[in-house]
Amino acid sequence: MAEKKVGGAGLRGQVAGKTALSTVGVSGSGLTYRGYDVKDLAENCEFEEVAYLIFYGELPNKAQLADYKGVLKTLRGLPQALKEVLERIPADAHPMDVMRTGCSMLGNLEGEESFAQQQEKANRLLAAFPSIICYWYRFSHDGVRIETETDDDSIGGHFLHMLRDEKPNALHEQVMNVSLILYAEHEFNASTFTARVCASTLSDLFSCITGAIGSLRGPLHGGANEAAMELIERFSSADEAEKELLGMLERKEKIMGFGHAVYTESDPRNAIIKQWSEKLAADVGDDVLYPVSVRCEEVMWREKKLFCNADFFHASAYHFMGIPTKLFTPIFVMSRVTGWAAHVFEQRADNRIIRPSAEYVGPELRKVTPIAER
Ligand SMILES: CC(=O)SCCNC(=O)CCNC(=O)[C@H](O)C(C)(C)COP(=O)(O)OP(=O)(O)OC[C@H]1O[C@@H](n2cnc3c(N)ncnc32)[C@H](O)[C@@H]1OP(=O)(O)O
Ligand SMILES: O=C([O-])CC(=O)C(=O)O
Repeated sequence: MAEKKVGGAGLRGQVAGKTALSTVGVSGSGLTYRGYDVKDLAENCEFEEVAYLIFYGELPNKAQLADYKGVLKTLRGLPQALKEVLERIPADAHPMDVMRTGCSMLGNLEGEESFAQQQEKANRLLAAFPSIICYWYRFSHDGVRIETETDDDSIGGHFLHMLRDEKPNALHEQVMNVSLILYAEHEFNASTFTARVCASTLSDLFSCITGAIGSLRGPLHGGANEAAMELIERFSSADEAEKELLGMLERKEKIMGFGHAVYTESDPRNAIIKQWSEKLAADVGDDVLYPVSVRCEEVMWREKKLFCNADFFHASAYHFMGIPTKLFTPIFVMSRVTGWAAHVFEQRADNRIIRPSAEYVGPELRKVTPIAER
């Protein structure tokens, strides 16, 4: 890829605050959460351990992890008023709008009355998001009111269980676990920055997270995993993918799931999720979608030196697990709520309202013409 333009549009490369949560692209490609390489975490931890690390600063020991998972399990139920709201959202609504409304409604019912409650409220959202999306999805698509208080050990397992009415197999639960780890935190990305700007006004956690969901929804950010799926499922072979992709590049179309605002050589999350996508492809006997994805990766690098970001191979991985495409970005929310909330806490701990300046490019000073004369 060409050198990143620093400054100017999109505030690229500008330092907009401090964080002890993560580093992105420090060596050109790395990602660390509180000093741990994301690869190390994805190989050796459960998502709940990583959530604990992000919130509390250190990895938990066995007893701390068991306690934390126990707490989260007790927070999976949804209040009746929230269920009623979810039941009124139509089946053709965008699931990210459901997440946004679900978060906002929970804020009305169980709002953050003081910052002393911030961790408790973050845990509540972490535990409730899978319930919110699955309750709405299953009611609006299958006409059933699901039980959200399951005894599943993990957040990923809880989500898959509610979605399909059966306990997931070990491979699927493990992939969910890895995926949630990869998406958990990413420094000052657009949605996290949204959350921090909101926090800087001393607003409540539910408002910060609701705003962040809105930012994540766009196809240039979290929405890219769905957009990538829509792209790859159009092709029936790797050769067809190559031909079509070359046409898209010639027409200067954006290819979702490629490129990054910070990384210049590769997104370290890609190699990890790609490996799992390959395993899942073998598991389901796929010989189209995975080879199509690999060819897209090769063509984009060869033609444009653009690499897959975290979203691209998530598309095929989720698809192989039978997850509906429209639920891809809500899974990102189920994970990133950890990073968002931790950034809100950081902002609050050392706050000054975020209020940059604009370069004025409008008309010179002028006089109002009375309305009758205009
Ligand atoms: C988890 C995440 O949120 S990861 C990001 C998910 N988003 C996507 O996958 C959407 C597709 N990708 C993009 O739109 C961009 O790469 C972004 C938004 C991620 C980063 O944007 P920027 O930092 O502005 O991109 P960057 O400065 O690297 O762009 C350089 C050039 O490559 C082009 N380019 C960048 N990404 C792509 C792409 N995916 N497809 C085609 N061209 C691209 C840009 O248009 C730009 O061309 P130009 O100089 O002729 O205008
Ligand atoms: O950092 C970014 O700009 C986008 C991203 O990859 C993320 O939020 O995970």
